[in-house]
This record gives sequence, C-alpha cells and structure tokens, in this order.
Amino acid sequence: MKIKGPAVELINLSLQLNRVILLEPLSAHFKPGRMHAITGPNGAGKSSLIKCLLGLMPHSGQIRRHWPGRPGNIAYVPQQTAFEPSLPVTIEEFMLTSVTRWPMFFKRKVAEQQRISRLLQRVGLENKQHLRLGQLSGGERQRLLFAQALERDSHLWCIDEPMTGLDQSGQSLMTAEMIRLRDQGATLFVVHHDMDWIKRHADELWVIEDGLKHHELLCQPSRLQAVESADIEEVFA
Ligand SMILES: Nc1ncnc2c1ncn2[C@@H]1O[C@H](COP(=O)(O)OP(=O)(O)OP(=O)(O)O)[C@@H](O)[C@H]1O
Repeated sequence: MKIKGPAVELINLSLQLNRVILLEPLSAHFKPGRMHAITGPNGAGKSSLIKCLLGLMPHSGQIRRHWPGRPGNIAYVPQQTAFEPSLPVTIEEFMLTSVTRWPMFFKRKVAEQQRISRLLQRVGLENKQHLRLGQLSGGERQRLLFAQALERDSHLWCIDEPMTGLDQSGQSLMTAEMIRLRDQGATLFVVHHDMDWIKRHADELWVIEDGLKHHELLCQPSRLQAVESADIEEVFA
C-alpha cells in the first residue's frame, strides 16, 4: 500500500477559550495511512481537537503534519450541521459548488453532472438530487456532507461523529467508504462513541479525557504488517 496521508504530531497542544479550558495539554504521534478513532466523554474536547488539526481554532503548542511529498487536500465532515431551511438550493446545486468554480446559474457540463451523480450514488442519495437542503433529514444531511468531502480526493480526513442520524444502510456505506480511504493510504481521524465499531474498524484508539488518557493499537496483525512494510520512510523525507 502506498501511503498518501500525513503523519501528524502534536506537541503540547492545548486550547483555552474565554478562560474555559477546552483541551488539556496533549502530545501524540499519529501514524500515517491509519484510521485513528478518537473517543471520550461529552465535552472532553474531541471536536475541538479536530478543529485544531484543521487550523480552525487558535491553540497553544504545535501541530506538525508530515506529508509523504507535496501536501494534499484535507477533508472535513463536521458533526451534524443544520442548513437554513429557506435556502433555495438543491442537493445538486450544493454539490455543484464543490465540483465547479462557475456560478450556479451557468449551464452545467455533462461531465460535472455525471461526477455529482457518482458521488451521490456512493452515499445513497442518487434519487434525492432535486431536494432542497432544508428538506433533508438528519441522516441525509450527514450523507451529503460526506459526498461533498469525497469530491476533493483528500488524503487527510477529519470526520466528527459520522454515524449520527444514519440508518443501518447509511452506516454500512460510510464504514465502507472510510475503510476504502484508509486502504488507499489516507490518514483518518474519526470521532466516535461506539466502541464495538472502533474495535472492528479503527487501527488506533485515542481516548481524550482531561488530556490524552489512553492509546491502544487495534489493527489486525496482517493489516499492521501491510502498513509497516509500506514506504513510511518517504513520509519523513
Ligand atoms: N467557543 C467556546 N467557548 C467556550 N467553551 C466552548 C466553546 N466551544 C466549545 N466549548 C466547550 O469546550 C468543551 C469541549 O467541547 P467539544 O465540542 O470539543 O467536546 P466533544 O468532546 O466533542 O463533546 P461531544 O462528545 O459532546 O461532541 C465543552 O465543554 C464545550 O462546552
């Protein structure tokens, strides 16, 4: 397997907003090409950690990303987002804003429409493209945000509670997509509360509670071997 995602290093990362401590200082080294599950109690700072990794929150300490070559794209699937219900934008138009830089009222190219259809198919929204954003259910919103993130061929993924509101088929689809991304060499951070899911699918478990409390290697020996034998030295070149 060729590793495409970065290793991520945290050095005394901490976060304080309005005198509230959101993250106690933590240091960690996240290996590349793995699915890192982040768990911990409500309010422990998991989403805040993800936002720091993305550069969306000011923090103390350092975050270093070691890419295997030129830095690639970064995908973010946020925790449940509500769309303004009166917004006159359909799923297809929303996706169009990702696949083209042209204004929405320009004529769509067939290739763009096909690309959008393929992405929506991957998350099971192929028959919903004419629905307005405000008409979507919670699970459909979650699927749409994932489809939008898939568009950029990213190799670093930050996914915050991806299963919220998803039915069984949605959960299977998302799980398959995350495993596919990991197997193609991406580095994934997945905030999740479901320990059964984490033990079945994640490679490493990180528990956050008053700082980094616990770390455990989970991946199966065969997979671990595949990851270890990959060209990791390239990552730090
Ligand atoms: N802008 C802010 N100002 C002050 N406190 C904040 C701010 N944003 C978040 N917090 C607080 O920081 C703490 C960590 O929030 P965060 O959303 O990172 O937790 P979490 O571990 O993701 O929780 P959950 O499992 O409930 O999603 C919470 O107590 C929250 O209330």
